[in-house]
Amino acid sequence: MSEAAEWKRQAAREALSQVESGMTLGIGTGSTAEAFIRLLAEKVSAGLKIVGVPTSERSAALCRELGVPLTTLDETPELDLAVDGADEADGALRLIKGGGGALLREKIVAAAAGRMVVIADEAKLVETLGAFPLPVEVNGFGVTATYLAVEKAASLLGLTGALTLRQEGGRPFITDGGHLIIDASFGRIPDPEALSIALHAVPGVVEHGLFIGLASSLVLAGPGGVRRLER
Ligand SMILES: O=C[C@H](O)[C@H](O)[C@H](O)COP(=O)(O)O
Repeated sequence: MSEAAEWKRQAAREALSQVESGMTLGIGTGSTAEAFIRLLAEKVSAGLKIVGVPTSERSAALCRELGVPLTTLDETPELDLAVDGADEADGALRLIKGGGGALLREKIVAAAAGRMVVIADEAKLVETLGAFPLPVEVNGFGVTATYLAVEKAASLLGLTGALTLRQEGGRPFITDGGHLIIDASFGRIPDPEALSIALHAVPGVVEHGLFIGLASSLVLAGPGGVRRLER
């Protein structure tokens, strides 16, 4: 196992220590969330009683394969805990998510959870968000108009940079919700709250990857061990 994979596992193990029998869980997406699902499945087969709401078809498939019991957010609209990865996090526990395209369901699930624990390797902690391109999920209708409106909304905040329609296999990437993703390389985002409001005001934007006020705890693993930041 690579060092990075081992750190993801360590962060996942720390998050798992917060899971108790009887809990309802939001289950994240991505390679770090996958490490969590694998450890969770071991505990479930050893008798842990939980039920999870997956944040993507990909995580749902892995949970089914490993025997992690699932429900839907409609059946269980209030969750005890959500555990998920992140593409970037700052010291105020603001995040960029959506590198894997799951940001919409991830945000809905995080908002429905009493607590959100974010698991990541140390390299994801940044001073200022934005080195990672911000995923913006958009409706397919009028995507060029939405693209221009996103560009304008960002430029009014002094943010410029390339906006690219995410591709996969030579075609536009389609999210689990049937939408498209524009990856916005703004560089440093000094005021994520203002950008969040500006993007939500653009018709055609379904959701964006800035997670603000959602993470309660950030578990970071790296060469120096595992540590937690709390909000
Ligand atoms: O859409 C994907 C999610 O937001 C992931 O949690 C995020 O991209 C981090 O993924 P990873 O753990 O693979 O770095």
